[in-house]
Amino acid sequence: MNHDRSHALFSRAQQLLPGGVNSPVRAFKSVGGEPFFVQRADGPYLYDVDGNRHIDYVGSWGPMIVGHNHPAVRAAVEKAIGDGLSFGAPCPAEVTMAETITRLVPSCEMVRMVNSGTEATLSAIRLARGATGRQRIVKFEGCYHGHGDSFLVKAGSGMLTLGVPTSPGVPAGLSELTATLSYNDFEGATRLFEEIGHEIAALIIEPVVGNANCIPPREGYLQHLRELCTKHGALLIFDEVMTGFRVALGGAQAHYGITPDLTTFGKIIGGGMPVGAYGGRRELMLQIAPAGPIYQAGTLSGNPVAMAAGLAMLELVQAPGFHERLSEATASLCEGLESAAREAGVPVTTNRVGAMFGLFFTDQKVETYAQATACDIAAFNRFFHAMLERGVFLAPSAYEAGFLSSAHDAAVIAATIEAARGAFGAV
Ligand SMILES: Cc1ncc(COP(=O)(O)O)c(CN[C@@H](CN)CCC(=O)O)c1O
Repeated sequence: MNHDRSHALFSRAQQLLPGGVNSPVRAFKSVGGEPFFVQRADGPYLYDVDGNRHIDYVGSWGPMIVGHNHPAVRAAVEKAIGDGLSFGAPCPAEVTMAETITRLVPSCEMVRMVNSGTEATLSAIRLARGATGRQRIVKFEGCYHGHGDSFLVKAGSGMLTLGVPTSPGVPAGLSELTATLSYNDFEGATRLFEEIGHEIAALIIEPVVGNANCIPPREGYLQHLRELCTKHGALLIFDEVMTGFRVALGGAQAHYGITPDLTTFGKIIGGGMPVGAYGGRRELMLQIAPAGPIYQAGTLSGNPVAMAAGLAMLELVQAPGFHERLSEATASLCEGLESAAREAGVPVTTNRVGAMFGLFFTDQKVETYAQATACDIAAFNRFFHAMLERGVFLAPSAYEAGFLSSAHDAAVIAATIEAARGAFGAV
């Protein structure tokens, strides 16, 4: 594949943008090499500036669940643009979006629109702290909730797993308020709540981990966390920025039958435009300004063009059988990849929930972050480039999930598996 134009663009970009990108994972740092620059996207494909076509399993990191450039989404955006780009005043589409989210996710009696998943999660924990009068939050190793200071934390030493910053610029005093647990560890969660449960404002979790590759919850784990939060008066926050409207129409909470106190959203509800949201029980959400004292705001929150894109996509995902078909296609892809790996004698396992999946270079079923980090990352990186050369774009990191769309039809999946047969041979 020729990448001359991408290379030239990346050279220019690196002079003006830190790392040459506007979000770190796009820079290919963990897989090596240079990113390609996209000219346009359509259906399951990205077309780069050198004319190469890529079958896309990143899907803009989750939003593009109906494929790129879907005619219905494009038409809705084109119509909205005709009425203006931003009003700085309420518009009907914001009400329709709130009605749609609260109808599809009944645990959300009220919602607030924001502009990214990060804004949604940092607003949700501010609400939890304000509503409970408590300061500590609990997160999980390997879960990512955006770049808010309270989340850029890892377990420190010491019994209470109190946090230390993972990034310069994050105050140690704030990090200490974030405790970190191991995902799928029942006893660890019980122990922490027995020790400091009365101080915990909220526990925030990706109900299906999508930021340490794809790791589903063990049977009963989410229910265990629900019971611990209820018992100790902490709020349970499901970060469904990635899983929302993807693993099921009602998100992971519908798929697993768990009712969180607050939920955060992003990605799909924007239809590819910058949108996030958080929502939950009425008595909690009524504490958000201007209804209540907990402040949160945003110039472009509820932007009419973004609402139009999101509403068009949410309409499409409500088609009868949409998620069932996507889950079947994801199963077909994962089974094909495992079969191709076996033929090549490469130890590989996959995880999947709905239309998100993960590929692990190991012979073990991966259920924990520690198991994910013990996989053969170098083998993944070689596989990533071998697939890229064969026209398949996987997430450029062994610690990211993959995403299918309704545009990935049987022929596209068959082509992916065929490419994998060759790529596993190159691992
Ligand atoms: C579960 C979850 N919660 C919050 C976020 C943050 O959303 P944004 O601020 O990037 O819109 C994300 C963002 N996901 C990453 C992909 N691992 C976005 C890709 C990127 O950072 O460029 C998320 O997955």
